[in-house]
Amino acid sequence: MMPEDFIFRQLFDSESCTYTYLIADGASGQAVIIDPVIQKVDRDLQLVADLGLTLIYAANTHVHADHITGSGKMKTRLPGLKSVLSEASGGDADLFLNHGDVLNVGSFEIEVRATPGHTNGCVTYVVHQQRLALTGDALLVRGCGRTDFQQGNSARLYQSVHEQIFSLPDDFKLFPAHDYKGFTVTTVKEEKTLNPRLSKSEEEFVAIMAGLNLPYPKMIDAALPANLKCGLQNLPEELEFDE
Ligand SMILES: N[C@@H](CCC(=O)N[C@@H](CSS)C(=O)NCC(=O)O)C(=O)O
Ligand SMILES: [Fe+2]
Repeated sequence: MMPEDFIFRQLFDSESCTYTYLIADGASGQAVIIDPVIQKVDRDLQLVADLGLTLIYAANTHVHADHITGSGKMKTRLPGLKSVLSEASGGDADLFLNHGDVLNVGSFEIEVRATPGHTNGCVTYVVHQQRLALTGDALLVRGCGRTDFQQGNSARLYQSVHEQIFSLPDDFKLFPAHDYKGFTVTTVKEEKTLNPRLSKSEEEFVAIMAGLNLPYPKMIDAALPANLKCGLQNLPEELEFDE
């Protein structure tokens, strides 16, 4: 694939501080959206239409606890669109992923790497041809996902990041699923050296994570049951829609 055929858009939801990514092969028009937010479905599908793309996959990096996925709502708008989630996540999807699987979108490949620890089912999507990876909540810019719910496990997260993300070449760009500080992108080298949690030893990391004491996400009670059903069931009244 020629570089000019690669389309990449980073979209933001300021309510949940979630990044959604649209990745497409401009030559074939095939596209995948990763971690869409239900309140932003109109915006995202308008962009897909404006760019003349055909969305074939709506994928999530994990079952989110802080917002409801837009993948189910998108499926009701676009017949043929397939929802995608890791098998280990335990949620519903049309296509289940395992470590080492490859998603083909036009002429580019997205490698799936299991990166559990924030949740059991977290995956990182790697586009080797473009030297980038989408890390979900496993790795945030200068941070990482919390490990205090959804089968979170700090030692497991540390090993996932070191073995599956920090093993990528130093110049690979890393794009997270959330940012709370104004960052948009980082690199493997930056995070290996500057991440205040993950640049430490595993023992220090586990101690840091045990001391975070973060408040629970305000949407968690609604988000988890809805996201296990692809954002199509158990929706709070204000987010219900006609299927
Ligand atoms: N205040 C937010 C929730 C913030 C939060 O807990 N974020 C998660 C990612 S979403 S599961 C996280 O892992 N944060 C790590 C950190 O160090 O902040 C809300 O109420 O929604
Ligand atoms: Fe999360």
